[in-house]
Amino acid sequence: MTDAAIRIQDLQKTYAGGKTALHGVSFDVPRGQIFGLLGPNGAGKSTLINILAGLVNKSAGKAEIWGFDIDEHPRNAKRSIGIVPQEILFDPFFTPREALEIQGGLYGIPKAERKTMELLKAVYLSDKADAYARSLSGGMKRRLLVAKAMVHTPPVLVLDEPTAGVDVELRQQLWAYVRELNARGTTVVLTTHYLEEAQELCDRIAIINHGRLIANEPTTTLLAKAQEKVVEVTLDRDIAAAPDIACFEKSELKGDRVIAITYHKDKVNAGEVLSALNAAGYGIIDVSTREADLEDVFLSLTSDRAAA
Ligand SMILES: Nc1ncnc2c1ncn2[C@@H]1O[C@H](COP(=O)(O)OP(=O)(O)OP(=O)(O)O)[C@@H](O)[C@H]1O
Repeated sequence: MTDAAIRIQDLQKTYAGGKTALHGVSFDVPRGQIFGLLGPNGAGKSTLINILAGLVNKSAGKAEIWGFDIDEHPRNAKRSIGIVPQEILFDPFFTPREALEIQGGLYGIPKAERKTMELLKAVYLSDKADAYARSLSGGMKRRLLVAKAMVHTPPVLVLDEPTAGVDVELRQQLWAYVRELNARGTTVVLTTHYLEEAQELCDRIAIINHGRLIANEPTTTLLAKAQEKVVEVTLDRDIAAAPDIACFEKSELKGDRVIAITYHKDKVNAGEVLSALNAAGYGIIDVSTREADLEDVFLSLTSDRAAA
C-alpha cells in the first residue's frame, strides 16, 4: 500500500500505429491535493488518464490508484477513481436524473444510497433534473459529467480539460465545486493546456511534453521558474566564457559571440540586463527575447535538465 492517491511508475504507451505517446513517465499524486497535469496538445495527458480509466492498455510500467494496482486489482482501482472525460458523450434522451441513476446502477449502488439529487444540486442542475440531456447547454453537460464521475464517491476525481467550451462564470462555479470536493477530502487531478488555470487551483503541477515528464513541483516553485526570462545577445566580438554579472541568474555561451542570459523578471528588466552587460565592457550587436509563458517554463525546465 502506498500513501499516494495515484502512483505511476515508468508508464509507457506505444499505439498500434507505432506512435509512442508515453516514454516511461513516473510520478505520485499525493493524497488530498489538487494536482495539475499540464502539457500542450498531444503531450500524452489523455493517454495517461485513459490508462488510469482502463480505456487504454499501457505498453509497460505500473499504475496504482488509491493503492490498488490497475492490473492486479482492476475493480478496486476503478472504484477509486472518477473521470470527467474531455468529450461530452451522453445519450441525449436521458435526463440528468436518469443519467446519474443509471451510473449508480452500473457501480452497484443500492437505490436508497444513491445521492442523485444531492449531486445535481452540487453542480447547480437540480432544476434540470428531468430535462433531456440534449436540451442542456455545453456548460451544463460538463457539470453533469462531473456529477456522473462522483456517483460512486471515489476518493480521486480526474477532470480532463474540464473548461473547454465553458464560459467564465460557469468555470468559476465548477472550480468552486472542485475546491469544495477537495476540502471534503477528494484528491483532484486536473489536466489542462493552461498554466493560469493550473496555477489558480493546483497545489502541485506536473508537466508532460512529448510523452515525457519535465516537471513535477509545488505550484509556487514552478511559478518562480515562470518568472525567469531569457534574452539572447550577440556581442561585437568573440568571447571565451559567458560573463557572470550579479543581476543575471545564469549566462551561457551559445556560440563564439552569442550568449543566453537568464534573469528574473520580477527583479530586473531586459534594459537593465543589457546595461549591465554594456557597463561590463561588452558591445551589443543584436538582442532577442520572448514573452514568458508556459513555453518558457518548458524551455527553462528542459535546459535545467540538460545542465544537470
Ligand atoms: N488511439 C490512438 N492511436 C494512435 N495514436 C494516438 C491515439 N491516441 C492518441 N494518439 C497520439 O498520441 C499522442 C498523445 O496524445 P494524447 O491525446 O494523449 O495527448 P494530450 O496531451 O491528451 O493532447 P490533447 O490535449 O490534445 O488531448 C499524440 O501524438 C496522439 O496523436
